[in-house]
Amino acid sequence: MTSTIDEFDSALALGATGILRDFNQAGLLVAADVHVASRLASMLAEDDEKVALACALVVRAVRAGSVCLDLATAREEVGDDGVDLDWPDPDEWLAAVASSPLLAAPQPLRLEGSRLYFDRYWREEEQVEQDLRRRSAQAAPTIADEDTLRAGLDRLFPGTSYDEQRAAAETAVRQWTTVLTGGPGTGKTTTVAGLLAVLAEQAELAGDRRPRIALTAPTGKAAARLEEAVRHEMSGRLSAEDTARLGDFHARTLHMLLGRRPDSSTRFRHDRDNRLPHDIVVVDETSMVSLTMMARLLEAVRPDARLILVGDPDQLASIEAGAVLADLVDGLVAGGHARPAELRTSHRFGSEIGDLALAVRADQAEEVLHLLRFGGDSLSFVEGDDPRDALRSVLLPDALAIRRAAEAGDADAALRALERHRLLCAHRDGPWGVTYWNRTVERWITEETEDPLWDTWYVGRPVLVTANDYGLGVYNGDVGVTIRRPDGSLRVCIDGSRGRLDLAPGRLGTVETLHAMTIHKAQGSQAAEVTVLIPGEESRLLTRELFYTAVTRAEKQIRVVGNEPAIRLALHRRALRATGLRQRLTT
Ligand SMILES: Nc1ncnc2c1ncn2[C@@H]1O[C@H](COP(=O)(O)OP(=O)(O)OP(=O)(O)O)[C@@H](O)[C@H]1O
Repeated sequence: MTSTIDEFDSALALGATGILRDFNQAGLLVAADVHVASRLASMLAEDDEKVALACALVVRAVRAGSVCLDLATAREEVGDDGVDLDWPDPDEWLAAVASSPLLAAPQPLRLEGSRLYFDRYWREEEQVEQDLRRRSAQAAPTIADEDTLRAGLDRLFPGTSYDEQRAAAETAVRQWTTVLTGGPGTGKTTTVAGLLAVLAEQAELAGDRRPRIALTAPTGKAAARLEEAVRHEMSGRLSAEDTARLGDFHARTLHMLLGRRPDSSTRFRHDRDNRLPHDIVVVDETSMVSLTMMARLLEAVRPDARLILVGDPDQLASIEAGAVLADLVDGLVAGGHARPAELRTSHRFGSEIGDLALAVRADQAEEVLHLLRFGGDSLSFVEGDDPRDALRSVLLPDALAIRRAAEAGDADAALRALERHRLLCAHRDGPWGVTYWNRTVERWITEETEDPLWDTWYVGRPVLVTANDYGLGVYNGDVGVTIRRPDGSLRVCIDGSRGRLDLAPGRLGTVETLHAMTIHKAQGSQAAEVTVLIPGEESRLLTRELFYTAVTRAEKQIRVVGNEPAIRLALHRRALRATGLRQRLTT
């Protein structure tokens, strides 16, 4: 094995020995996994290399978004990439870990059944479980008047087309914690708006003050969309009386709602000792919420406040560790802690995209391929090994339209052109990654305009903000365009979650060029037209959740670029994360 080792490979831990070295050289562990495990083992005088291996594999699991490693199934989960490795016998392995000093005070590792955790995630999972159990153990919320409730539900969700939403709203009225799930266009926002009106009416009947409502989402973009959608529903469907009962509100990111603290990025102003004042907390895009954020939210929400977690559990999970929404959907219901509130029927016009999303979700490969090839004008499939020509005719006109508007200083037109279309990639780097496509589009612009685009900031450069800057008021997920002012200077117009901002390029810290973006970063946002590049079969990111998330970013048109075998593989392969929350809530 050692003869093919590249000693300059930064993933190699050169000091590693024994079983850790074998796993590292086989590519199953990177250097950081080995170093963390070796250091912990030496600090706590653990000399059993099986335990160090388990620890390194937990580091690896957390890197990939899992919360823990199940020792009983680790071998199947991790796979061996065809290399013959000396995997410990599961029973012996578990026994060695269970008696390890790594599990004694100060307990860097925790064992729960056969699941091995770092202490932090174990405690967060335990806290989420306990807080949810406490919420569900309370007496159900009181209904001020059953007849008015029935009349309110019928008024806000009239007729058979609202049956599903009426039932979901009624379920939510009768419990403290609700997970409201549904795919794109299934009426989640409509349900939330109606539910809030029903709850406000009940509060009025009970003689309570108007309920304080928090609307929140993990990103600024998703929060802005939620606010816009709820306002739209209120102005379109709710009576003046219902709207007046709700009062005014603004959606905020979870970080803003909980109140960031200058001294900590994981602790907030609102916590168990300083609860949020709200009576109703609605969280949209809950699939993007990590275990850590869910722990912080649950400790901050008052036990007698309603918590409505809205999302689509078939989407990719949070970038950070955990798969909280999927765990809650199963765990809360199976454990008898909450009744399900699921919406299944899509109400959006142009249901071709909805049909495709359903077929992707159900792993119906023939249907997916049929829809992509013959499904109608909103769907298209670009097959073949080299999509550059096909994509040039899609991407370049938009890039040039953005540039023309930006040259003319017309920020509105430039931002409109930017919102029309998104190119989504699975990977950041590599042949079909974001970096490649950003450069390719820039090269095409140069070919058309003869402008070499040497500067980082050029007229018409579209950007994606990738970190919150509270001072500037720009948030992760905000997008903008570089505009030329009449005096020749460049400004970046950001379509921020809190309105339009006009900033000097140098003031913006972490931004990326946005001719293309990753599917992960596109979560929580949509565009009229979406082109998604499905990576080759060798890509480890290729999963059903990735494909589904990409498809559901499109409002009117989706173009899938890839080949049939990769699509079939994507449909079969799940982005499974090891977590224990579902089991904890169930048992
Ligand atoms: N029962 C219904 N009958 C007819 N139209 C409906 C119904 N419910 C919702 N709609 C309409 O369907 C569209 C999608 O609804 P809504 O925005 O509530 O869905 P959503 O699940 O929140 O969507 P998203 O995918 O954006 O999260 C809206 O135009 C809404 O007005």
